[in-house]
Amino acid sequence: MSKTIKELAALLTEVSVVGDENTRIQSIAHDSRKVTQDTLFVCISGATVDGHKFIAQAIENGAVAVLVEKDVIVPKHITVVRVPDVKAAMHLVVPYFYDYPARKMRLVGITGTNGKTTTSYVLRAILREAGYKVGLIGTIQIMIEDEIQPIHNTTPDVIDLQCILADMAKAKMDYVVMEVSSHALAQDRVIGCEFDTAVFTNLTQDHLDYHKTLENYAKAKARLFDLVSAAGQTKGNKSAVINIDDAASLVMLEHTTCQCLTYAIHKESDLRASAINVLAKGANFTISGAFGTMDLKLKITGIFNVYNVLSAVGAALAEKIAPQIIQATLEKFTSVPGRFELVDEGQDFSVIVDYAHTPDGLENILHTARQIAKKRIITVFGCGGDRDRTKRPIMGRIAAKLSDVVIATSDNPRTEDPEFILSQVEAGVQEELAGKPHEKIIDRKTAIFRAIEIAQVDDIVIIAGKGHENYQILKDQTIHFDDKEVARAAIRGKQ
Ligand SMILES: CC(=O)N[C@H]1[C@@H](OP(=O)(O)OP(=O)(O)OC[C@H]2O[C@@H](n3ccc(=O)[nH]c3=O)[C@H](O)[C@@H]2O)O[C@H](CO)[C@@H](O)[C@@H]1O[C@H](C)C(=O)N[C@@H](C)C(=O)N[C@H](CCC(=O)O)C(=O)O
Ligand SMILES: Nc1ncnc2c1ncn2[C@@H]1O[C@H](COP(=O)(O)OP(=O)(O)OP(=O)(O)O)[C@@H](O)[C@H]1O
Ligand SMILES: N[C@H](CCC[C@H](N)C(=O)O)C(=O)O
Ligand SMILES: [Mg+2]
Repeated sequence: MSKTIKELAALLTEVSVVGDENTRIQSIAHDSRKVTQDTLFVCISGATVDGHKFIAQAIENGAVAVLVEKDVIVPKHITVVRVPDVKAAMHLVVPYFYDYPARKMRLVGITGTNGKTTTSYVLRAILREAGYKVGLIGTIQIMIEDEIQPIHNTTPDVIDLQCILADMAKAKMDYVVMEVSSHALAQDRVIGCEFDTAVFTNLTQDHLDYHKTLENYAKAKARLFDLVSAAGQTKGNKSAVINIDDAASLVMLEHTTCQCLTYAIHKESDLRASAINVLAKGANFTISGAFGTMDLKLKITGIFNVYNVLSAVGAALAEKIAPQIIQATLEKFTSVPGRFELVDEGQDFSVIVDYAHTPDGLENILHTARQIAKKRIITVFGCGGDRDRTKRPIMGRIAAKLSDVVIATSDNPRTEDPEFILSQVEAGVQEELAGKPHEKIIDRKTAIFRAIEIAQVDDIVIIAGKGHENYQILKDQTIHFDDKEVARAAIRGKQ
């Protein structure tokens, strides 16, 4: 990939170029730390810092041109592209630079508070079973078929996203399945993406620190449905797949003008699950729709996973995958890393690691645990720092109400004081505890060891909040931390 500044500037209306227009750039970056030789450095005035301040570092790392919206002083050999709005310019320039990779593959976007990662893994499995080459972008990692790359946000920023899509197009992916977070939609990270199928899982409380109200949060998610419905796109057959059991589906439907496939358990819908039987290690149910019916014996459990499977089936049907292929895949599908994942060292109690980090997520897994529990539920959980504080007491109440023993601990405290986060969680725990055993242990490893120490035959230990994460973000450092690893060590130590 390589373009001249002249080619890029031609895309912009209000632009002035000072310096050599024929300067050729090999990459684009908005983070000075990621700049390499012959890069165009894009200066973004961010919420925390101003990218224009990092021009010197960018030049030191190899930048040959800068895209700016302010006066800057640079050495003579650097080309300065000045525009009124850098973000708007970046949105035009970046997809062009990467040759609009999203037009070369079918793109499925999944949005919703919970269930995006799970749905994306199930859909990836179905599409692969159908013989397609599939790329995946989401919370856990990026995958180009089986090749894994790390990821920093659930949905990468515009530059990283277009770059990875270009790699996927080059590797001849037929499909890209991606999680589309509300932050990404609000920040236009998915500009340049032409979605073919868009999925809505659900909307419950999270991220109020960022969106302020649930209404704004819903509106951000609804942008995905504007995007999939947008006219004048290069590929045909656009669909929206929407969970109409969720009240916010009304907002998504308002923004949908393309073909729409609804799914639900409780309401009349295009795809409906019935005869649901939740078991300890799976779930049996029937899906009915225009295609006929599908009797399923799943290896993943919980009503929430019935919803996730419905959304993946909806997307697969929208993409015209045969029902027989869908059914064959679903019956083989075993798990998503860190989602209701059993840690089995042969102990006589169950240990489940799960990524529940929202009130609804926690409630769902604890209800599921209750449906299959023979004895007590011991819950270890916490809440992340620098994230929606209002969810902390709510999660505390849910944990106390639905567990027999609660051990409140730290999640990723980030820049916040772990004691303070825990005190906000505790406020909720105390309201619902009703005399049940409860401990507050700041250190997550000690908390997990404690839960496993007190577990008795047939109890279920739920370790919630961090799922697949293999790190813990503390004030001054990020350390290696893996709930499953710690749980395994605790179980072995007890045996
Ligand atoms: C609140 C939020 O979403 N912030 C995002 C936003 O940051 P920002 O506008 O504040 O940028 P900034 O930090 O002020 O930096 C301004 C500019 O200076 C540049 N810079 C900065 C430092 C430096 O040394 N050199 C340099 O060039 C930065 O690259 C940037 O271009 O733009 C940045 C670049 O795109 C993002 O990395 C950053 O995500 C931060 C890291 C984040 O934690 N976001 C979370 C909340 C998030 O996005 N989460 C969702 C998932 C949510 C879910 O589904 O549950 C996600 O998609 O991951
Ligand atoms: N459909 C669902 N409804 C409610 N809760 C769910 C659902 N699916 C999963 N969960 C719960 O939410 C957790 C996160 O699930 P998943 O990773 O699939 O969601 P996500 O939307 O990708 O989350 P993130 O916003 O972090 O990317 C799970 O571990 C489980 O506890
Ligand atoms: N995508 C979510 C992940 C939260 C995971 C939890 N472990 C935490 O750190 O709060 C977020 O960024 O809010
Ligand atoms: Mg996710």
